[in-house]
Amino acid sequence: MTASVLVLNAGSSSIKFGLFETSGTEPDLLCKGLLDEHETKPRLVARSPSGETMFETQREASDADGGHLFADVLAFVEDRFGDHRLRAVGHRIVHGGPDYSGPVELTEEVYAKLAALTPLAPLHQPRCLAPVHPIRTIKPELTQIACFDTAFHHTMAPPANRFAIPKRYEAQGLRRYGFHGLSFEYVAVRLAVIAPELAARRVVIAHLGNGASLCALRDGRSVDTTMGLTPLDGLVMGTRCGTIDPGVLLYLLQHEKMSAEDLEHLLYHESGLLGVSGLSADMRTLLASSEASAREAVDLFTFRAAQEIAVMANTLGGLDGIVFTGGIGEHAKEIRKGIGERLAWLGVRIDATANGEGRESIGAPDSSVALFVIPTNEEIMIARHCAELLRKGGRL
Ligand SMILES: Nc1ncnc2c1ncn2[C@@H]1O[C@H](COP(=O)(O)OP(=O)(O)O)[C@@H](O)[C@H]1O
Ligand SMILES: CC(=O)OP(=O)(O)O
Ligand SMILES: [Mg+2]
Repeated sequence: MTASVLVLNAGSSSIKFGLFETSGTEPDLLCKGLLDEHETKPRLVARSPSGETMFETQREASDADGGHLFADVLAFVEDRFGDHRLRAVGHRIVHGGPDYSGPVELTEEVYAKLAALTPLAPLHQPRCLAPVHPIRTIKPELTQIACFDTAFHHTMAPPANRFAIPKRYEAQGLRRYGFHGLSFEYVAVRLAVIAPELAARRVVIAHLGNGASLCALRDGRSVDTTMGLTPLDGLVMGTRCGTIDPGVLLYLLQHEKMSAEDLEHLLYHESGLLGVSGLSADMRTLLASSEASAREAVDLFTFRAAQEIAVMANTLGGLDGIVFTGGIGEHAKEIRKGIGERLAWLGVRIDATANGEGRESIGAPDSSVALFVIPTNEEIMIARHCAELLRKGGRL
């Protein structure tokens, strides 16, 4: 009987899952899917690696106590892949705090520590942790593993991970952690395969999705990133503001008499592309719109992304390559073009044909910065981490 690992990737706008065969050296995808709990009727879709629908179910909203869809996934996996023994469930956990620089078994003790980090990632942490207890109830013997978005950035050192506030707060853990680490790690590893010389130099990875951040890589390791203590900092995002003058927050608290909860809601759910455009958080909608406010939102997005890439280049002391990834980075040629044009002063030249066709390498021959598009794969990165941890413990 071969072994498998089920991966759950809970992001701000979706919960993706993947089932991987883990007997070989590299996890092999058996099926993938989506658990859509944002809809009024929660929906589960499972597809084969080539994209054919294998299973689909929709529940009445009144049914959705959070456990049902996970039960459905486990039942589907057992039914269709019963010949692969399920060894573990691997979870993408957005915040690992100061303690976790690599994957760990998700015991009750670990769960409690991670749940306590919820204020530092209120949009994500509860969604990441939601499947743990329902799965434990259905399959108490099944190993569950936490893989962290923050772990890849543990190589980040002062001053890059520091805030300019009194030192006592740093001792309490108030520092820059950074996120999207599973995506950055996957892309860094893939870059080392397709362009090994570049991967050893000064590279910025732009993960542009519903959440968006940059990672400055030197020798394949994170030395700086745009997100900080929380996934609110840095770039303009779907509904998050990114970097903002802290004076704005003081003004809203003191003069608009906003409560902390209202402020949290404003910054996480009502800002970013949605707030600026007043139309949508979805880049596709904005690019297709003829409204001036949609263009303004897109313009601010590319302006801030280019600005922050220059900041990352400063940390690196120069720039040899940029890699685009995430839903927007992989698919929106207009955004790549807009960012490239703003960075022309750094020697960035995008090849219009290669960019239009969404090729892997999109730099023009005269570009002094190599330019790549690499689709991310957080799920396989989680599967690799789980397989490694299980193997170390002699459980695979
Ligand atoms: N073809 C496309 N053109 C432009 N934007 C796209 C395209 N496909 C996806 N996107 C954008 O990608 C974003 C979602 O990114 P994704 O990485 O899938 O999200 P998440 O952060 O939830 O994982 C949305 O803003 C969506 O509009
Ligand atoms: C950390 C983060 O912002 O994740 P996502 O892009 O899934 O929202
Ligand atoms: Mg994501």
